[in-house]
Amino acid sequence: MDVTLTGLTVRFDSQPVPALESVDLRVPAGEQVALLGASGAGKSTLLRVLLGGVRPLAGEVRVGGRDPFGSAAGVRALRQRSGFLRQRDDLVPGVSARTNILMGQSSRWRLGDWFTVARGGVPSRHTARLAELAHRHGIADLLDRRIEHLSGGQRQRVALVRALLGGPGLLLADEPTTGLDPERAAAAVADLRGAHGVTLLLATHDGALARQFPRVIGLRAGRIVADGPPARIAMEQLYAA
Ligand SMILES: Nc1ncnc2c1ncn2[C@@H]1O[C@H](COP(=O)(O)OP(=O)(O)OP(=O)(O)O)[C@@H](O)[C@H]1O
Repeated sequence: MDVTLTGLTVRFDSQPVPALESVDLRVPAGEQVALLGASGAGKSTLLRVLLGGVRPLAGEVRVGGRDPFGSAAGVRALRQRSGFLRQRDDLVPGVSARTNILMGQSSRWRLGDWFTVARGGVPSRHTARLAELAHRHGIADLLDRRIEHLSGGQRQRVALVRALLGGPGLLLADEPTTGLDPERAAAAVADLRGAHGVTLLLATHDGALARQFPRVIGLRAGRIVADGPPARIAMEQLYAA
């Protein structure tokens, strides 16, 4: 899904200055982009707008040609076609990695699917894709493990497979490598970038991670101050707090 923002301005009630101001951005379908900026630059706010979670003060938002604020049904449809990875994953303890992954699709289930999952099974509509994604992202051997018995990097991969299971057109990742060491963080980004064909927007304050992307968008104090391949961008000015 492509993303177009025109004159996007967001201002939270309690804040004297806008979190985002006059942001114009176009990301074609399938492109992979890093949003780079220091803490408070507006990265999370931008991602939340794309899912209809924060209403803009002004401007136009289109995701896959749709206005995320158009109608409640429109927002639901958009969220079903989008995957979101948060700073800290929200995987559920006490159940297996497999159940965690499947639960991401529960809004689409019929009663029979719930029974299948409750018995530890996989609804037939998810069998092939779950097996393929688990294999591609190296968690095929971990699916039976309880989530609290996995390492940070393994959890991150489980969260990624959960986000990809429904075949999203858009993947939003908000500092998904928080808490991982640099090597694991690089591997996690490589994993994310392996989701070909999905539009990917990853928010980070880490210049080294942003460098792994073909396009970097620099945010400072709610404005886009750079946009292009990493070699052409003065990265250190963007993530220095
Ligand atoms: N719910 C909210 N209510 C009020 N102000 C908010 C809210 N969410 C974000 N802000 C403010 O909006 C600005 C942008 O915040 P945002 O979380 O988008 O930044 P960020 O670049 O994602 O930062 P970080 O890297 O720390 O997550 C900040 O000044 C922040 O304090």
